[in-house]
Amino acid sequence: MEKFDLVVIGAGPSGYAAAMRSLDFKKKTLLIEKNKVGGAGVTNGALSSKTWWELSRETASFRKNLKRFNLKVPSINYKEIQDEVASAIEERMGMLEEHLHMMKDSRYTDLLSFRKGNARLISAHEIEIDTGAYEKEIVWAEHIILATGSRPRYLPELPIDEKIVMTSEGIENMEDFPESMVIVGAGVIGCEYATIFSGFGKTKVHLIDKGARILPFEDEDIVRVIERNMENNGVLIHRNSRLINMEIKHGRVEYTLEYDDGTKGTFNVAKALVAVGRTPNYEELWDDAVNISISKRGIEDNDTQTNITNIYAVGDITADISLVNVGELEGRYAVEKIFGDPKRKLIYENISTIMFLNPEVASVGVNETQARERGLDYKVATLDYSCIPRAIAKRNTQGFIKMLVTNDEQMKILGLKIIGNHASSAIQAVALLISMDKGIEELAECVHPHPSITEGIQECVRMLLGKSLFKPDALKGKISCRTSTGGVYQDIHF
Ligand SMILES: Cc1cc2nc3c(=O)[nH]c(=O)nc-3n(C[C@H](O)[C@H](O)[C@H](O)COP(=O)(O)OP(=O)(O)OC[C@H]3O[C@@H](n4cnc5c(N)ncnc54)[C@H](O)[C@@H]3O)c2cc1C
Ligand SMILES: NC(=O)c1ccc[n+]([C@@H]2O[C@H](COP(=O)([O-])OP(=O)(O)OC[C@H]3O[C@@H](n4cnc5c(N)ncnc54)[C@H](O)[C@@H]3O)[C@@H](O)[C@H]2O)c1
Repeated sequence: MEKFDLVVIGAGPSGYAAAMRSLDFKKKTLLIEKNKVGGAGVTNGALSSKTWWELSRETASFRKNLKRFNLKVPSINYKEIQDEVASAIEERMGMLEEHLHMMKDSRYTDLLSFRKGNARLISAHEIEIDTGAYEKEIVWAEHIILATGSRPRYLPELPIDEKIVMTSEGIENMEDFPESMVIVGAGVIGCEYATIFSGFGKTKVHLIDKGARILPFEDEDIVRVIERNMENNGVLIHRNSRLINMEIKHGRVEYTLEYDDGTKGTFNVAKALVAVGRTPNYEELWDDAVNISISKRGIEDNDTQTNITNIYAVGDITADISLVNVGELEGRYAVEKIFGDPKRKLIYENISTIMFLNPEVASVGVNETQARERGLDYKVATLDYSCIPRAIAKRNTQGFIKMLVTNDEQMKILGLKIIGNHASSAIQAVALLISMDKGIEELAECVHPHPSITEGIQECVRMLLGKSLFKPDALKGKISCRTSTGGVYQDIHF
């Protein structure tokens, strides 16, 4: 039986990162993947959906500026767009696979092995691999990392066939733009696909929301902008509605909603997308004898370690945040914990996220909704994009920056939120400050490039320090600087 220092199960972003980090410690490592290298980080997930989003955004922007080119609305070629997405997937997956392959001819040749197959723990140190060959292979590992990710959560009452009623696994395989589509679940995936399909301008999108507004975890002022843009783009948002029936009839989807006031409505559309969360992949991953503790949300790990001391869990299979950057962070950290001596526990406070909507929303740290849930008092500065020269030059000043700091002398950064063009490229400096547990002075003194969106962040900081270029008293509605105590705002006067 072949022996390894570390066996990693799953070659999505978390497992791939873990295996590569293990080589830095010169450990004999085996990476096992049953399907596609890159996992949901590449296919039917992060990269593929972001390629659709980029292409949709390009299309929408081109359509908006047709006058500039003296053009009438041209037709749009679905197959060409779908092929472009396929090329992006192939490019990234090819790169990850080639990198693995090239390892064989490098100084890592004796350290890294890769197997294509379904892995299962038959004891705390033995892994059985089903490669499709007549006999299953069994290997021995000193340490094991589970990185088997997640899959879309199914609602058993819905007729999901991945052709007419789809999840994120099937949505990218359609033959053409559907004339209409209902999306069940107004969370991140649902809202991103609503943005993508409404942006191409070929699909009437319906979005079903249990509550009064989409993106229930997000701040109200952010959601207002996103909802307004969606509705201006023709999206029908069913608010306060409960899906009580969905059927496939004559190749189309018929669904019935019950609203909070007891009324009902029935609708007919070409396709449906179900995006109601994800489920961790752990079924049949270990024999009963192994007995890893798990809850419905996933493995409840202790700083990546499971209740079995030599077995670790990282990425979407765990019960915390499901993101590519978090999975990679956890994968690398687990290896450092196994073979090294990390100086501190994993922290999640400075995780940056982007929601690919119209416009994009970038965040780091806590938002106001979370701050209030935690009973925190804070200072908050907001600045409209119309005050930022780069946004004016872009000819699109829709958006704003919002910075939350502690309500004390130190003014440590609690969180930053930017909604608008270039939002994602502007938050990194703040993420670093949060992880260093720093106050805001550093940002006030830094010389930012001009014109850039980050100048808006600097202006927020200067507002909080009472030395801004624009004064909140004079530009009401565009900028503000307030305290929030017990959920009540009060303007700060210097
Ligand atoms: C539509 C969509 C859009 C997303 N967009 C973003 C985004 O913009 N930004 C972001 O940060 N995140 C995004 N995510 C989330 C992100 O894709 C996941 O958080 C990330 O892929 C998790 O990585 P992972 O390695 O833990 O799991 P996965 O990517 O799910 O990989 C797990 C791998 O393990 C393999 N596997 C499972 N069981 C076994 C077994 N028994 N034996 C061998 N192999 C096995 C699977 O085949 C898979 O390849 C998105 C997800 C979706 C679905
Ligand atoms: N840009 C990004 O970073 C990005 C993009 C896509 C996905 N992701 C990751 O993937 C994860 C999964 O995304 P998701 O959108 O599936 O989950 P989610 O948790 O963001 O949203 C699920 C939504 O479905 C709703 N819902 C649940 N049950 C329902 C029901 N029976 N009927 C109607 N609505 C129902 C919930 O209220 C919620 O709004 C995210 O949490 C995120 O971590 C990240």
